[in-house]
Amino acid sequence: MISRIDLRGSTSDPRDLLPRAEFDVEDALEKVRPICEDVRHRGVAALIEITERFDGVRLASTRVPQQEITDALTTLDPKVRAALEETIRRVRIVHRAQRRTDHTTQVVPGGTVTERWVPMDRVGLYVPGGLAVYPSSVVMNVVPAQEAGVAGIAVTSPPQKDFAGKVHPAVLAACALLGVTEVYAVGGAQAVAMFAYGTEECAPVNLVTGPGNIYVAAAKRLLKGRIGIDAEAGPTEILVLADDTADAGEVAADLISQAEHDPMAASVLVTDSVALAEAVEAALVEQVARTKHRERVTTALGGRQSAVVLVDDLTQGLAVANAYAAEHLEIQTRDAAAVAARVRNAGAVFVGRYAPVSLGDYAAGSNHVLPTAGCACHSSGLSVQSFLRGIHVVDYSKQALAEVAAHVVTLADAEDLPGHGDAVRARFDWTVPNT
Ligand SMILES: NC(=O)c1ccc[n+]([C@@H]2O[C@H](COP(=O)([O-])OP(=O)(O)OC[C@H]3O[C@@H](n4cnc5c(N)ncnc54)[C@H](O)[C@@H]3O)[C@@H](O)[C@H]2O)c1
Ligand SMILES: N[C@H](CO)Cc1c[nH]c[nH+]1
Ligand SMILES: [Zn+2]
Repeated sequence: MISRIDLRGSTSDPRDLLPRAEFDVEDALEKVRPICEDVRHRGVAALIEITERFDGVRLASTRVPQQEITDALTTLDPKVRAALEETIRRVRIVHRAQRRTDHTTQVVPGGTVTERWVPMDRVGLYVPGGLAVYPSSVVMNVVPAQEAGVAGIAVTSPPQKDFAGKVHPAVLAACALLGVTEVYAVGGAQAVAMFAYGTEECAPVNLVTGPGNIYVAAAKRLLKGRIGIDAEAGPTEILVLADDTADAGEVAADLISQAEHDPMAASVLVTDSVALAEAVEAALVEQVARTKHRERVTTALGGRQSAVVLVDDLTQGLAVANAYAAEHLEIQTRDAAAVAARVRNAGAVFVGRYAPVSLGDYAAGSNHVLPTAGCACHSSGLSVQSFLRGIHVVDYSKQALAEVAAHVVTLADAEDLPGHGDAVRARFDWTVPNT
């Protein structure tokens, strides 16, 4: 069911030995390029055709009518509504604390640099909806954008064949709860292209955020530059670092919880305990047999991207976890908080047995839109910061400029850019000497 990799005694770079998917974002780029080009040139007509091909739905319009959004909230199961409201409350608390304040530094008397934090004007938020439905991802995208102060928020999600070709009502209801009124029924790479290039029905955006499958992640990589993106939040990953104190049944359940997202999801256990490895393997067999999404869980666990990895000790285990840079890293060891403090690379870290990834997926208050495929070594999860730009505002008096003018001229000359120096000298009747 799940393969084993034995790294005990290995001195090689763990990056060369760790499990990763056979088909990655780089491979998917060639598949999504023609889709994005088609949307760029033919707009809504292309979206309608591509949606019919990949989602089996013939759209009349890509924009979801306001009435449909309002109706979705009216018919939402009250228990789901209460759970969503609690998630929104917790996620808002955490993200409100991430707000930035402008800061002015006086460099010299009369010379200041202010860092102003300015929200994006208009953003496009992707909410996945191929194999599962993700009202929780509406919350994880929208709340940080709102807390950042973004004025123009558009959401898109794939139309559902089983729901009369409409966006899933729970996704629409989550939009309604958050006051989002601009929603599109488009998924996949074509949705990212719609946001990037704009169409007759959707104005282009400055930034696209949100999780999605490999095609969504590839389109974000392809169109980055034209639009800003958050991290590449592709097929889900979990790495559990565990010792002999971990509960095998709980570890197996956590590995399955993320494998059920996608046949391409990755579930990895890293442990220094052979007994735990064997117990988790046995628990997986038993639990997979009764899990609802058995087929895709089995594919995910059996794929090249998933494995049980044996290490000599926790120090090697941490080296492996840091090299892998998992989207989700669970620490199920003695003194888990101390081990967690040594983690350098992960999208989010979950400490001890009472912080399973599922908690973070829905209701910890943390964000579940996180970097995958090793991107956690250079990127962060979605946050208020993702929706802001820091702008330096430089304000110097004549005296303050005069004090540093000679240095500016010297450096300009050293770079053989004397026009730069002249721009300063001109302000002082050319009295500042060249160097
Ligand atoms: N990293 C994160 O933060 C995070 C969070 C939540 C979910 N996820 C991931 O999001 C993904 C959701 O995937 P999903 O498939 O359920 O929904 P999705 O919305 O990401 O993708 C569905 C869309 O993919 C397109 N598509 C399907 N097959 C295609 C093909 N062969 N070529 C081109 N396009 C195709 C379709 O147009 C469809 O609308 C999962 O991989 C899950 O693990 C990641
Ligand atoms: N585990 C996903 C992040 O990779 C988020 C999610 C949403 N719903 C359930 N899980
Ligand atoms: Zn999940």
